[in-house]
Amino acid sequence: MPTHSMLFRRLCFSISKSYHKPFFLSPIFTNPFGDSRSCPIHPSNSKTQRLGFQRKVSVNSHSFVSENTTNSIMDDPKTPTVVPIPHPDYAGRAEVFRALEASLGSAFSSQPIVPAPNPLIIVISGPSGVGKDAVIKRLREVREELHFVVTATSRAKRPGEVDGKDYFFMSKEEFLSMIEKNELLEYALVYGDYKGIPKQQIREYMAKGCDIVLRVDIQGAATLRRILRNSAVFVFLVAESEEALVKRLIDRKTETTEALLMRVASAKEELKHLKEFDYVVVNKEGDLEGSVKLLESIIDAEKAKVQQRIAVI
Ligand SMILES: Nc1ncnc2c1ncn2[C@@H]1O[C@H](COP(=O)(O)OP(=O)(O)OP(=O)(O)O)[C@@H](O)[C@H]1O
Repeated sequence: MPTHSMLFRRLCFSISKSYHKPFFLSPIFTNPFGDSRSCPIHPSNSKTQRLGFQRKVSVNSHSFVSENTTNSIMDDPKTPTVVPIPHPDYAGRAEVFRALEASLGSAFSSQPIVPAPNPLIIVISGPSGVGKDAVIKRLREVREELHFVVTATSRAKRPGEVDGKDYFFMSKEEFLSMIEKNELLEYALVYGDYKGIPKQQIREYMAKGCDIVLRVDIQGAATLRRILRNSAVFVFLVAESEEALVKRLIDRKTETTEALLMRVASAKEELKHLKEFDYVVVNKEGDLEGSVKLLESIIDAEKAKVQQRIAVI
């Protein structure tokens, strides 16, 4: 098992050996293991030694003394030039930069160290009335670069709805033809009307490098999980309590009493699916902003992952 100081010696040796030229140590390049006696900057078989060019290096004292005992290697055209590295206190950044490049014998690349993150698919789901639309509406405002998938539906357009914005409206025959051609990522028959996610739209935006947001009900999320597995990120939106959820639905005043009862009953069942998701966001009463912030943090964290999700639609 090599000790730290042995490893440091090896590192110094390999640097000076691989570039076949004397290596001036910067005062900042000190032995991190505090072993000043053991760093063979100039191994005995090096060209410098053979030419009698000896440099006394005192790493810890930060003094660097060069002594040319015979002819300078600068005089030998075949010998690479010695590149002293000036200390940043006494030289400009560009000069130190160039000296470092020259000492290493290679240029520093300006290419990004890490490639751009993969486009992400974010599936947002949760019980009816929890605030999916409200959260997505706000997210759309703060994250314009995200693409929010427009669902295709066979239901008739309601007053005020815009084709291509609220939904892609189409006839039942057209929808069935899309199913036939396998053009939908997921679809469902909801109260006699079809609703589905067109694959082409996702492909198109992912090809542009966009992240994709899908809003689906719990059954839709379960289907997408089976299809996409871990290639997408699944976020479950919940209210802080059942009570808060029910009050929110009542206050929305969009449901008949029967529909309200049905939604409340299924919400209880739907909460059991929480464990199938990657993240949970508690959309607290009066704190829509906090929910959106957390959602943004989830997206940012996913984009920073070393092992990126790779979604193929
Ligand atoms: N954090 C919050 N605090 C207070 N009210 C909220 C909050 N989030 C959403 N709401 C309100 O709750 C109601 C239900 O929200 P929304 O319609 O977005 O739910 P949803 O999950 O999309 O429902 P559905 O699945 O039935 O379409 C709306 O009136 C909305 O304005």
